Parts: sequence; structure tokens; C-alpha cells
Amino acid sequence: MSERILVAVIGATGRMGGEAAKAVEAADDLQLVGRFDDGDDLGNLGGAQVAVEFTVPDASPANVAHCVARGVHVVVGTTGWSDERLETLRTQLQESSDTGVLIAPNFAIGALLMMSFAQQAAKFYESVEIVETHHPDKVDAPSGTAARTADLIGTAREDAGLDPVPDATTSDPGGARGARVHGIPVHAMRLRGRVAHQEVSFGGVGEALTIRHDSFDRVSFMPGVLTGVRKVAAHPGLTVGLEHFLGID
Ligand SMILES: NC(=O)c1ccc[n+]([C@@H]2O[C@H](COP(=O)([O-])OP(=O)(O)OC[C@H]3O[C@@H](n4cnc5c(N)ncnc54)[C@H](O)[C@@H]3O)[C@@H](O)[C@H]2O)c1
Ligand SMILES: O=C(O)C1=N[C@H](C(=O)O)CCC1
Repeated sequence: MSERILVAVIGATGRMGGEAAKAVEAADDLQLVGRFDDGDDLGNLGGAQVAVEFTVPDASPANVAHCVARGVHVVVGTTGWSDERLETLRTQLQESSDTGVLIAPNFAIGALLMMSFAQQAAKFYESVEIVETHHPDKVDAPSGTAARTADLIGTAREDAGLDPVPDATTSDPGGARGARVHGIPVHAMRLRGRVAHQEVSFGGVGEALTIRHDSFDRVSFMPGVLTGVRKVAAHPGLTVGLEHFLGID
């Protein structure tokens, strides 16, 4: 058997980091060499070749920068990466050109397909809105998945020369029409008992198309995380979206 990939998990006592550590330990071709959480010195990442990062939006850029500075590839699941933060990371990666960083707003295969299908449908429908539902312990809204979906749809609509989504609302003091991401209305629900769910609703004259994905358990993200770990070294530089490793793009 070829040598195992040495992996560290940052955010290892969290919901996703804990699940990722278990998945790495269960994989024959991977070896877990380090678990880190808030307050730990990341040092040399326990000798890891690849770090998996699931923390919080404000901590993630520094953790990733620490790995990149040491030539450790990173698979990032943490959401909340703004364009500005991504740009800073691209600059850091220029100093470490063999290092790969994958930032994946969602690792579930069905979520990647949902985004791809929504992108495909976008130019055919006058109206579109996104509703995402997550557990109430989530700190960021809208979800990274919803923000990415809205970006993909917004870009596809622009490329097709579509007008803005129709909306006659002139009074909305409480924000009932939701947030706007790339011109697309996005609504976020936080409900005990849920994990991660999203519905993209399209409307055309006399018809509707709804694309829905549900993650009922965090194990749904693990095959994607492990694919990221296995492939990230072969993709130097920054990749946003696991779809680029799977040929879904
Ligand atoms: N990409 C995906 O498929 C996917 C799936 C689920 C969750 N997420 C994202 O992953 C992130 C984590 O989600 P979660 O549910 O595991 O959250 P969580 O709160 O359960 O875990 C976060 C962990 O990060 C730790 N942490 C905080 N600051 C840190 C630091 N500076 N260094 C190291 N560790 C630190 C916390 O102590 C905690 O253990 C969120 O941004 C969430 O949106 C992404
Ligand atoms: O549980 C979370 O938090 C999730 N975050 C990601 C997002 O913001 O899109 C992916 C789904 C689960």
C-alpha cells in the first residue's frame, strides 16, 4: 500500500471537526496526526501534510495562513469567507506556490448538484428566491451554501442579460423580504432538530421549479471532506468549491 496522507484537524472538538477526525481515522489511506482547537498552538500541525479546518469565520483566515506559511495544504469547511479575505489568501499563496487550499461552502454531493442545477436553471426563470434552514447553533447567516448559490444564479442571470427579479415591494420595515445576495432574495431559518437544508424556488409564467437538498446528518459531508483531503495537493493555489475536484463545474 502507498504511504498514508498525514492529516490534522483544526476545530477538532466542534461538531464538524469531530466528525472529520472520525472519518480520517476510519480511512485506510489517511492518518490523523493532530487535533487542534481554540487556544492550541498549531505549531507544525503535528507534521501533517494536509489540514482540515472547521472553526469560525473570524478564526479561519489566520489558521489557513498559518498552514500556508508552512506549506501544509488545507481543506477549509468554515464559511464566511468574504471576497476581501479570499484576495488576501490568494496573495499569501503566491509565496507558497506548491500549496493547495480548497475552500468548500458545502461538502455534500447533493448540495453541489443542487447548486449546479440551480445555476443551469437560472437563465430560464424570471423569479428566484432561496430559503436555507440550519440548526440554531449556527453563527453565520445566510449560510455559505446560500451565498454561493445566490452568486452562481446572479452571475448566470447577468450573463443571460436578465432583468432584476421582479418585486413590487415598496414597504418592508422589518426586512420580511429577506437579504439580497447578488440581487437574489435569501431567507434564513434556524430550527432545533435541523442540520442543513436549502430550497431554491424558481418562478415563470404559469409554472414553478423547486430544487431542494437536505443534509439530515453531518456524515453527509464526510465523503466530500475526504475527497478534498486526497486531492488538494494536486491543485496548488486556491480552489473555491469542491465541484472543481469532481468535474461538476
Ligand atoms: N463546508 C461544509 O460542508 C460545512 C458543513 C457544516 C458546517 N460548516 C461550517 O463549518 C464551521 C464549523 O461548524 P461547526 O458546526 O463544526 O461549529 P462548532 O461551533 O461546533 O465548531 C467550531 C470549533 O472551532 C473551534 N474554534 C474556534 N476558534 C478557533 C480557533 N481560533 N482555532 C481553532 N479552533 C477554533 C471551537 O472551539 C469549536 O470547537 C462553520 O463555519 C460552519 O458554517 C461547513
Ligand atoms: O452547519 C453548518 O453551519 C453548515 N454550514 C455550511 C453553510 O453555511 O452553508 C454548510 C451546511 C452546514
